[in-house]
Amino acid sequence: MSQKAEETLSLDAAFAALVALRATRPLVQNITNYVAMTISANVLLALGASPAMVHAPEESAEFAAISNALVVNIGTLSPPWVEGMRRAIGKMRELGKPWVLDPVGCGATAYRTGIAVELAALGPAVIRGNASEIMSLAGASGAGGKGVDSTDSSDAALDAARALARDTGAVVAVTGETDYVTDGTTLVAITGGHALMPLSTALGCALSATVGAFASVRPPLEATVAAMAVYGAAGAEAGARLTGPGHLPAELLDALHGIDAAAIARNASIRVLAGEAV
Ligand SMILES: Nc1ncnc2c1ncn2[C@@H]1O[C@H](COP(=O)(O)OP(=O)(O)OP(=O)(O)O)[C@@H](O)[C@H]1O
Ligand SMILES: Cc1ncsc1CCO
Ligand SMILES: [Mg+2]
Repeated sequence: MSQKAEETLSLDAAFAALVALRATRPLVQNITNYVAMTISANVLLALGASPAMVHAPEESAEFAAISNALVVNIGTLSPPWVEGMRRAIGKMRELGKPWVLDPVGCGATAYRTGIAVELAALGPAVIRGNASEIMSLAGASGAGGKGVDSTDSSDAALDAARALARDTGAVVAVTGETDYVTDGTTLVAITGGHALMPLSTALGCALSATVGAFASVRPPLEATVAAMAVYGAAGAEAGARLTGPGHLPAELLDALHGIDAAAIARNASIRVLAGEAV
């Protein structure tokens, strides 16, 4: 591993990125789904960012002009929402600001898959999805989950993640028991989280929102690894206090709000696997 990767893709770097995020309180515009809106906004507030859910085509580009990052999530898409996405993305591209794509349910229907493919070609800084979504978006034959839920492990999606990163120029994050982040060359594995997380809806969507916040203070690869580590550590801390999924969102918000360098080090790990076989 290069000295630079060791420094920037580390738990210490993740905490430093969180400190920068809290200091700048970035304005993160979300065009996200009905299910994910409240938990995404609360996760961003607990982290120290400022969320806004603004999707109408009449105002999405104007709002993008004042946002520090944009998160586009196709979970409950429909034509007017997609037009709002296109306009906001166009403004972020024009102004050179980062935007994140969450291709929720890619593979489930032709409409959803077509829009995910269209948006992925518009230069997202980061694409974050579960294993089935990333495999489908990368064009793996027969790929697709069960609606918005993954039926594949993140390990099974590694080739697809690397191919998608190379095709789109985006950093790709594929989440699951282990989270993987790649720019097509470097591959990073992040552990943390809790087995109950897939049983509480939209926690992946809220992680994509978290990636957006970090992308406003760090370059895409570093930002995405930091987001996975901080969120994973908070998820592990929260999970340790649970007896079931019911209180997970509340515990996660409390853990994110109070998280510090020691809690990140206790509850998450980052391994850079650049060029290594996995
Ligand atoms: N088995 C697991 N063990 C530990 N953490 C997990 C596990 N499965 C998922 N996670 C964590 O849950 C979070 C959300 O990832 P997941 O892959 O479930 O997203 P998703 O399927 O897109 O979710 P949603 O569509 O409901 O928003 C990530 O932080 C991930 O690390
Ligand atoms: C359950 C669900 N359905 C559409 S979006 C969403 C949130 C999790 O992806
Ligand atoms: Mg999802």
